[in-house]
Amino acid sequence: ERYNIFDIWTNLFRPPQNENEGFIPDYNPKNGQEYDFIVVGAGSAGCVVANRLSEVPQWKVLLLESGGNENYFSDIPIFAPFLSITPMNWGYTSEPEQKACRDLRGHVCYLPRGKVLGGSSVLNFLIYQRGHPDDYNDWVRMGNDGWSYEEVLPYFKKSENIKIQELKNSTYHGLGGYLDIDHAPYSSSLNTAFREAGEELGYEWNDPNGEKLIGFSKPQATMRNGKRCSSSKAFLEPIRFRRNLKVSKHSTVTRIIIDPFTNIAKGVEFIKNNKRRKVYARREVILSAGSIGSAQLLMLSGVGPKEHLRELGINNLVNLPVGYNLQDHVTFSGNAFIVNASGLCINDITAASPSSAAAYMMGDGPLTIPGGAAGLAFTQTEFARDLAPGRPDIELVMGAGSLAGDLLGIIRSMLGITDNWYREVYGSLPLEDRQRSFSLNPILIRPRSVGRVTLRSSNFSDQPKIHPNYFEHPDDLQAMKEGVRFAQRVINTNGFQRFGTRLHSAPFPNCEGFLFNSDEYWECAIMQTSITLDHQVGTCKMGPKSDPTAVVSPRLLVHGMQRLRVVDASVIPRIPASHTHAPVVMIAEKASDLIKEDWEGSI
Ligand SMILES: Cc1cc2nc3c(=O)[nH]c(=O)nc-3n(C[C@H](O)[C@H](O)[C@H](O)COP(=O)(O)OP(=O)(O)OC[C@H]3O[C@@H](n4cnc5c(N)ncnc54)[C@H](O)[C@@H]3O)c2cc1C
Repeated sequence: ERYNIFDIWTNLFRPPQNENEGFIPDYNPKNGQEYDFIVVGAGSAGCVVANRLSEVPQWKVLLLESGGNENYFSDIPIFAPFLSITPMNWGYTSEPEQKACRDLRGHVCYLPRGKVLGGSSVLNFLIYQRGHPDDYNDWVRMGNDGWSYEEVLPYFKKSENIKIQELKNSTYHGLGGYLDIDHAPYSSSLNTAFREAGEELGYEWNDPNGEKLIGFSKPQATMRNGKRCSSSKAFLEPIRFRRNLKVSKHSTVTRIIIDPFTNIAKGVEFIKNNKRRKVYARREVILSAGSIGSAQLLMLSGVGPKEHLRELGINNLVNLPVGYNLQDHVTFSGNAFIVNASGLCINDITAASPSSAAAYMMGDGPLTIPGGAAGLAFTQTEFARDLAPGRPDIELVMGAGSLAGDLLGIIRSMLGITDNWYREVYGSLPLEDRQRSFSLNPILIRPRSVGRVTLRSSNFSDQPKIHPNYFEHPDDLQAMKEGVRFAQRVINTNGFQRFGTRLHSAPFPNCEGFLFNSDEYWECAIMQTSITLDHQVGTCKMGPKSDPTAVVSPRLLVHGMQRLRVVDASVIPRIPASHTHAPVVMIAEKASDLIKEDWEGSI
């Protein structure tokens, strides 16, 4: 292991908070080296798997990650959107969509994914949500034995170290795990208004990871002392000197080495420092490269849809529906609500002020707001026809600021919103109002539309083609519109009207032909600017062998292959009504136990 100058430089500014933190040494695997397990990708899932497998001292584990270190800025919760315009993002974009992202730069959706130790848990907005118990019971109904809520709850709790005082005795939360969960220490009157609004509308102020999901709450976040607690900080840093775990950074895997006669995964080929190397696994190769990365690697290695691979000249070893079943959560975040008092909302000028920086040093202040999200609400609309009462189909995220307050253009860059669009919609708004604005963003958490990932070519460096197909199912657009109306009901409560809260009403470009605030207007606005919440899942779907749409078994082994597993967001068969980091960490915890069970006799 060695520290290079760049490592030392970035870590100079990120002093460890305790002995569990500290930067991870880089290992340089030699060509031809053998390990027991090779884990591809140090993201939300990969960090957990590498930690849990290397608990067995006899097992040699190699973790390969394409990106490098986190840094001081990636730890600052409110700066999350900023990270998507750095090299920590793989920088994927969708193919042009019919019903979404029509007004965004290049008419495509921006799909950030983490390329850094910690993966997308470093880019994400820190929100910790698990979804509804029946989301997991549905997985069992799809043939995935062992994944019921009752069976996965212990794995959510295993990784968790709940820091929220009133939840420490809750049967739904865990204490002493690697992953710190906390509220942001900062609140403003906006939080009070949100709570009051919920109560006025008949919703409970609740623990959304507890007994009931529907309700209003302050976001629970992957946070330690007001800073981001990524998967890497939580699961890798405390074990960075474990002798049987090697972490190789800046190592991009381009292919899985598979014996074409036996379909046994033998190892992987990767590039580091411009050199191509091969490393071998005595027991298993585990793909934790994420919903895009794992699907891409499988297909490039000959595991995927026969016809598609044949068109690209790739020898097909197993015909499997890799890349299908892409599901995601889309959100409508273009609206700004203006209040008549200062000190409630956060914009980029408040965030960049010396007083905010000083408060952050003490683990407090507005910079600790997770990705700018100050409140969450879950509700069920009339379009949730297939859902039992208590299962929401719309989530509302209250942003402490809004797109209108994005004076420096950082949020615009992340979302792909053009400067022209910003000028047309918010240009007429006085500067003071832009700074006194916040957002209420509805999220479609039970989407019916399904997309697909395909290869662009047989070359790893060509970005895969991603077709999310947002709003392809007509109910999705209707449910999202209900989300916009729900936000309006929240604003019309006394809680918010105390501050004279109003919706900014300049029409969105290309929707001026519709009467502002009519149903048709919102349908148009949603299709012009909706963006992803970056929850892509499902491209290597988990299901029994009898399911023709499944890629991996309920034990996460790739069907028709040997010694090859996928452990990440891609195995999720149906997206839960939840932000996806917590479910992925749970999957990785459970997968680690499945792997240990499978190799029990031969440790
Ligand atoms: C901007 C953003 C905001 C989000 N906000 C939230 C939120 O607030 N709450 C929440 O719960 N979820 C959120 N999510 C989603 C959540 O973070 C992801 O669902 C989760 O991190 C996915 O975990 P994963 O392990 O499947 O993939 P990732 O965490 O993306 O990990 C994959 C890893 O594999 C590496 N990799 C990929 N290909 C290769 C290769 N060929 N060779 C070597 N390494 C490779 C990547 O660099 C990456 O480190 C957000 C995501 C993003 C991008």
